[in-house]
Amino acid sequence: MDTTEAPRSRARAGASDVSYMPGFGNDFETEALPGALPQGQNSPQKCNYGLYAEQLSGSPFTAPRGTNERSWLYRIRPSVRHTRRFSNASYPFWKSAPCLDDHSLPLGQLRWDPIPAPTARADFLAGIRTMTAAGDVMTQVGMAAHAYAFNEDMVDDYFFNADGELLIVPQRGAISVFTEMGVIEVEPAEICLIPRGMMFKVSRLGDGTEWRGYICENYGAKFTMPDRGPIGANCLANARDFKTPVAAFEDKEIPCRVHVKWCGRFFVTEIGHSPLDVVAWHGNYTPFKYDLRTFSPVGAILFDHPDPSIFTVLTAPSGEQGTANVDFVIFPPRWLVAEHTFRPPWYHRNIMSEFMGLILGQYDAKEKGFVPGGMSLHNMMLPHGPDASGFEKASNSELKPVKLDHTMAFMFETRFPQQLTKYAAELETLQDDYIDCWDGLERRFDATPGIK
Ligand SMILES: O=C(O)Cc1cc(O)ccc1O
Ligand SMILES: [Fe+2]
Repeated sequence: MDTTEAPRSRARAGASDVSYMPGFGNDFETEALPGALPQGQNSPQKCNYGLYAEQLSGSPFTAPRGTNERSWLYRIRPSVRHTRRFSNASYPFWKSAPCLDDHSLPLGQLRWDPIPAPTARADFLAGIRTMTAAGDVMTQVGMAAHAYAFNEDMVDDYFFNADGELLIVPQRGAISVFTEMGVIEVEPAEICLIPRGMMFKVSRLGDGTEWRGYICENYGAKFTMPDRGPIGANCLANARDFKTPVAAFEDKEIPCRVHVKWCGRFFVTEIGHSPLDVVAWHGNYTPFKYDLRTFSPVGAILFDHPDPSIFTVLTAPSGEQGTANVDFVIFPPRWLVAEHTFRPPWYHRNIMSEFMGLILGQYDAKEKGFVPGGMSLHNMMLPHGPDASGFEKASNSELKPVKLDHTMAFMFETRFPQQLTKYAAELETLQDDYIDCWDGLERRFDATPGIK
């Protein structure tokens, strides 16, 4: 790839010269200049092109083979030249757990319309608004759910998050994420994952006035593909549909800023060049993208509504088996065919805490009120389920095969209670009347035998 200012203009023109390597957790190798990647060893006495060799570790050196992740980067300058003396910086709307924000909103099931568009110029970093945070960033446990809305490219500003990986879920507007390991273009209904510690910048693709979406910041063990158990070797998310970028770099010697989030605090440092200067790399600690439309759902083909865990795209384990630090679950287009069944989600209370967003269309349990770009929070043990009109419709509809089409909702589901930020609690788009959606669920009980 060209080494100067070109990536942004080329990406915005939509002429995708970005390319990817398929697979999940593979040991990849890629070089943007021929011969830049050392062969047969990681650390030659001198690297080709005068590059520096550097290891980026995503797991402890001694992690078991299945969870051991590291990559070797061959770059114009080592990373120690990309972080000069830090100054304190402030991103007051990006919060970390434990979130002890002072607000007076009582406990409850909550739903929001999309966050307002920025009123001034804001890049991706400035456009992040934390809605909830769970666990503790200091002990690498839990997560935060953010919404973002921005209208400006990061050009000479770069960022890395030492606090966790970022799962970015665009809802409006495609974005280009230029990482140390290459360029990823992501549109709504696709996601991308930026590993902990990896430098990147985000720019806009296409036309529009506002680019927005959601982010799950995972403080814990990395997202991985869930085991499929009795489903077997295929369906759900398939490894080949995860795409890792080929090497691409910037070679620019102008003032740039590197912003850092570290243990919940922000810092910035000024440097004289781009930190995205990796000419070649190999390894298995990588960013990737995934198209949610390639998820092959498996569901009830005779009766009853299964648990939504069958729609898990990625799971970030906690130490306890089957108890995720956070699951990323989607509700994709699918056929509903179950016989003699109430087909939408059942009424339930859950030890896990559910943050939901809607990328497009409608969600079957809430046909009204949950709008694309909106969010809902059903926290630990708080009852929820279909609204009154959804219940009525699903209880009386003819049970022929029905395709739920043009829809894509998702959930960040964590074992930890999600604490609201002051921003989320006081947000003007909070729906005061959300709880009323269940008001019409009247007593239907009749002690005489028979189905009513
Ligand atoms: O609450 C929700 O809408 C998410 C959800 C969906 C489902 O099909 C089953 C359980 C569940 O929490
Ligand atoms: Fe739920």
